[in-house]
Amino acid sequence: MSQDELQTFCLLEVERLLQSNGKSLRNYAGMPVPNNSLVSQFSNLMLLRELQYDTVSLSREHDADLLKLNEEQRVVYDKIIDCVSNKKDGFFFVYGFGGTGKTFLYRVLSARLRSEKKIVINVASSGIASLLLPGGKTAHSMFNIPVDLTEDTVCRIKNDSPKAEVFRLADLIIWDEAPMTNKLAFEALDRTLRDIMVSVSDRNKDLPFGGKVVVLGGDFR
Ligand SMILES: Nc1ncnc2c1ncn2[C@@H]1O[C@H](COP(=O)(O)OP(=O)(O)OP(=O)(O)O)[C@@H](O)[C@H]1O
Repeated sequence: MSQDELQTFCLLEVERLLQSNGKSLRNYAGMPVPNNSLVSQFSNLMLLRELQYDTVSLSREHDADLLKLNEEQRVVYDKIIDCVSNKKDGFFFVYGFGGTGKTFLYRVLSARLRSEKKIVINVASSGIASLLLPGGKTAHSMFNIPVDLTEDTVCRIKNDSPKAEVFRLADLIIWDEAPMTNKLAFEALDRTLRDIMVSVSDRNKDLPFGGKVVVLGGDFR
């Protein structure tokens, strides 16, 4: 977190305490007030968490693990990083038997992007696999996917919600164990992200997953 962000965060905490007692920082001459352009970020706790990673240790972890990637992992890594860094949309299937190094690759990708203050959404179809992903959650919980799915289902995420804001800003979505999930769940997420991303650019409504870079991983055989 930068000094500016840290100051805004502290001032917001003080402002919250004061407001609960009917006062505000503005009542005290000479007191700084939170930087308005940063306030909306801090009212979104999910976003705050995504931006709070220790960039220095992640960068160190990334640099060490990058050297360990085998040839195949490196090809996939380069393609995905190229898409994210150059703001291109991209949709990838990363497949391989269990133990072939998919999770290792996701960790290196996440460390690289988070060390650059980019947002990576890591999910897996099962709770157990989600625990292996850094900052991972189950797909159903992260994307609010309804249990009963039809051809028209959308995820229960309002366009103006904090979660939608995080997805709007997300640079990469990794979904592990994808073959375990009903295809209707991916279609629901696809519709939802197109809807959320249309406020960024109208062309996103015609792009898979609203133009997000998405990686679906697992053993597809
Ligand atoms: N390039 C690498 N260098 C060093 N260790 C690696 C590398 N790739 C994978 N590993 C190690 O190999 C083991 C298996 O890799 P990993 O868990 O990433 O496979 P996986 O394809 O995700 O398996 P599963 O689908 O069963 O979750 C792990 O201990 C991981 O740390």
